[in-house]
Amino acid sequence: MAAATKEEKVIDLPIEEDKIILKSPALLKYILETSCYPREDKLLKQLRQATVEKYEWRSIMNVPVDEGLLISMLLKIMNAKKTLEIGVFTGYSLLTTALALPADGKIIAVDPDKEAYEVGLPFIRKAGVEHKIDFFQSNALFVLTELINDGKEGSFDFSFVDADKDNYIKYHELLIKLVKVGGIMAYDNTLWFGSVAKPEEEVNEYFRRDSTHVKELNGFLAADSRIELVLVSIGDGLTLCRRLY
Ligand SMILES: C[S@@+](CC[C@H](N)C(=O)[O-])C[C@H]1O[C@@H](n2cnc3c(N)ncnc32)[C@H](O)[C@@H]1O
Repeated sequence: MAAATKEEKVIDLPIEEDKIILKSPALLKYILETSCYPREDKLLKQLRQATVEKYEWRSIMNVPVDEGLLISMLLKIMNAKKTLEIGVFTGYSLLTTALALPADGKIIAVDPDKEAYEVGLPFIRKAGVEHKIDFFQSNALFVLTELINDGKEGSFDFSFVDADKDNYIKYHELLIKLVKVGGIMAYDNTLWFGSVAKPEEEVNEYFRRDSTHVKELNGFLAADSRIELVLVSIGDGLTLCRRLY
């Protein structure tokens, strides 16, 4: 397997170190360079680099490489075919999903920010997976409600939410109807840069509001008997919920 190039190290590491919850830079570097970068799809790598070039520090919003690899493997283990993507940005997790689904797989992807989606679109096209994606430039609460009104309950295998934290509980109430029994609802950033474990007054002001929302979500999900769940300490925290009934 090829080692990560010098150029990748320069672009990747500052971004990944900020985002990933694992606080040992040496161990993180080891994981990324030994296992993740050599296995990252080349178009995903190009999408991530294009995102860094356009959005600089805001490129931190792309899911990190190790989390992308986990999502990809999970989708394949599940034989997922129909998924929902809430919060697209430039589409790192979207392209990850599109690459993992079979040729007739379908993704409903929602984000009000079409400009960011268009940054990733050339890489989605190059990968030959655009036909799997229906992009809605919209608010996800609206699109999910419409899907329910259109009778699409229980028809999705997987959903990935990486968007406005104050609406995650509302998304959950809609997704638990749309995702089939046995399917997975995944919520990103459930450790919110580690802030969830700090007393409120120690949380940086920038993170404080959403830290409260994420803590509410974590408590809500833990008490929800309709799901089985695991909070995976990868990236910024990824909670996987399996619908039980
Ligand atoms: C962290 S980024 C998503 C990153 C993406 N998953 C990736 O891996 O590249 C969050 C995105 O959520 C979008 N967003 C915010 N509010 C939203 C809403 N109400 N409905 C859908 N998307 C929303 C933002 O526009 C932003 O692009």
